[in-house]
Amino acid sequence: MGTSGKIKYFSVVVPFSSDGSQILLGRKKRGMGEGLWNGFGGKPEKGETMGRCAHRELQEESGIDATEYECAGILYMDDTAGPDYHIPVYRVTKYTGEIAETEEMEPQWFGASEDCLPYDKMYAEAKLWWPNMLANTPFVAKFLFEGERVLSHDVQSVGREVLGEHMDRIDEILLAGKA
Ligand SMILES: Nc1[nH]c(=O)nc2c1ncn2[C@H]1C[C@H](O)[C@@H](COP(=O)(O)OP(=O)(O)OP(=O)(O)O)O1
Repeated sequence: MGTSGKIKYFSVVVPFSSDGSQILLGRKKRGMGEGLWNGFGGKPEKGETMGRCAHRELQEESGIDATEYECAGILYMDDTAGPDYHIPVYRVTKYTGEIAETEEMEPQWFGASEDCLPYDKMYAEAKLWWPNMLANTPFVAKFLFEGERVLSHDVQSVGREVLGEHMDRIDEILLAGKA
């Protein structure tokens, strides 16, 4: 854990097209990560599980309603100075509604393959976990940062059961109001 001792929780949510050949990303229009392409997402509200947070944030930022989605992996980001981030990443395989640009995000479909992703305009560590995301291999990724620089990383492919245990721990913290 970084020296600040604070952990911040966020969701990141990535819709896939029905044949799995495309992914929907958003270009952040304001605030944290402005100008970068990423999944949709944000902070959980009081009393909300991560799954509910993922569903709500996707709706607020892209206009669509996820009807089938699951956790695909978790990003544990430790910063040597600032707060740490614990970020579950969700894969949406079915949704209803129309995709819309919002105040927060400009949405765009990209091919679901490594050479189609705009890595040069994504978070620095994106290229380290997206291969797992694209291969639908659950993962637990740990990164040590110094500001924006990745000092070290460890991306492990894990079973769904292990990922579920990580998610249960996070939901327990959120529901206990300890986040
Ligand atoms: N290093 C990182 N790598 C990554 O892949 N996603 C990151 C990241 N750091 C932050 N994010 C994501 C998590 C979340 O989806 C988004 C930041 O969320 P927002 O600023 O949209 O939060 P909120 O919508 O809760 O905030 P407000 O609406 O400003 O209250 O950026």
